[in-house]
Amino acid sequence: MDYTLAQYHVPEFDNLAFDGAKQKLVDMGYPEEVLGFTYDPSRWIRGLIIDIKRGNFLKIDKHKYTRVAYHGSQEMSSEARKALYAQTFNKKDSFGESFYINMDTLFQIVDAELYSQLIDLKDNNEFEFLDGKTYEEMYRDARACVDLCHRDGVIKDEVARNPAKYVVKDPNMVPMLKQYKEKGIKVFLVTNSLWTYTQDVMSFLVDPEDTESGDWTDLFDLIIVGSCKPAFLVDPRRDLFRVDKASGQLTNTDGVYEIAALNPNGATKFLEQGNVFQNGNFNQLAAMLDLDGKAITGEQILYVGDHLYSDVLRSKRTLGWRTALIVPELEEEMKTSESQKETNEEIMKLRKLRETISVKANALRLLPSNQENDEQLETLLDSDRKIKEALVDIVGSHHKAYNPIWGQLFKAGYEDSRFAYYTANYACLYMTKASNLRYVSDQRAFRTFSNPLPHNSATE
Ligand SMILES: Nc1nc2c(ncn2[C@@H]2O[C@H](COP(=O)(O)O)[C@@H](O)[C@H]2O)c(=O)[nH]1
Ligand SMILES: [Mg+2]
Repeated sequence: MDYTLAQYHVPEFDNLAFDGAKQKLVDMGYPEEVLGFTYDPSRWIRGLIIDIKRGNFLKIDKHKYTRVAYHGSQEMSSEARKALYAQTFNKKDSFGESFYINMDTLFQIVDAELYSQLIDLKDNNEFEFLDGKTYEEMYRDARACVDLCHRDGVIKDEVARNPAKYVVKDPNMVPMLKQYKEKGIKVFLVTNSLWTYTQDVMSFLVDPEDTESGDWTDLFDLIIVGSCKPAFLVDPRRDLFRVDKASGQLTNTDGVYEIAALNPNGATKFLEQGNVFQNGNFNQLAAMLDLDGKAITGEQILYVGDHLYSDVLRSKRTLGWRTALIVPELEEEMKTSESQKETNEEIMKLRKLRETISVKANALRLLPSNQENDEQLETLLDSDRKIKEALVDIVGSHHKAYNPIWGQLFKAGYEDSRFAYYTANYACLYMTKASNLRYVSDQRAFRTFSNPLPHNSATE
């Protein structure tokens, strides 16, 4: 649901966690100065890696090469960046260690902003309390405080009081859901939010007149709240509880066994007793979707989510589900790409020119050295140096047009970014909002067109 069906107004929504966490940090003993931090989400993009051991933020490409690195809010020199993160065969960090945190969801922008300002506060001041903290401990404290804001009502009570201030109403969402339901396609909601919050947000997004009964839950065949993804997608032992919609009370179920015992039409009978559940796992979901007594295979499920790891990578890799990733950032990214079209063409032209020079210089180097060849080679290398210098400026301003610090979401240097790599590998589709599916009939086929490899350009 969150950041998939429900988009949030930023910075209003993020400020709830940011301000709440600041207060909690001060309550833990952090300096009062923390309360003066202000939230600036424009400094962050998804897909970064946080090195919490050293207080560094990294943008890596698909080969795990670190292209941009910041310590707190300070850019690291290329020497420092390369010394820590450049590839050294067999010594390169894999970024799999526990002190590397992947920023795979928009919720983590708050963590990054808070942690970055804490690093600056520690580095630029002499606070005894902060001197006694490592960068890793500070990250863990900030994380714990943000986490608590998601659980103790700091965020959710406020959203419940004033949903219009925090949740974006999307006029296409209900028609999109109805379109599939009317076609006989089973529509399910699996969210990590608990029932009360799901109810608060969904009943704001769906007007009572949108459904015959006035109840938003009718838009779904089944709803699973408090699902604890990614565990829901990998752990088959998690029990399923039925949620009473009026009271929120939970009752035990026997899940797949109960459905089997109720057969024939076990799933239908099971859902007739109530279609809202908590916890559970992928097997129980498949059993409940099995409404016509036919086994459901992974590729018959299209799962739409916003969390690069928990929603998309895990469901694709573990269960072979079809996946769609929601990337709201794509809207701005595409607008910038449009306005940067000419700059991009200029960059490509200059890069091709450098390649042509390389080919010619290579041919000259293979010839016997004499004055004429050497002079030609020197002229070529001189042009190459000038083009390289021009490229540094153009590429720099191109990068900043997207995000002044991190550049494009989908690119790191000339390579695909880590974010692009995971999107391309694990998302069958990606889109700015889930409601874009309103324009996609259930019969629409999406085809892949292969990415060219270097040898393909030789035959083009
Ligand atoms: N306890 C925490 N909950 C968190 C945190 N970040 C997000 N969330 C909550 O997860 C769900 C997202 O649900 P889904 O619909 O996207 O599956 C939502 O309720 C968030 O508040 C966190 O750091 N700690
Ligand atoms: Mg989500």
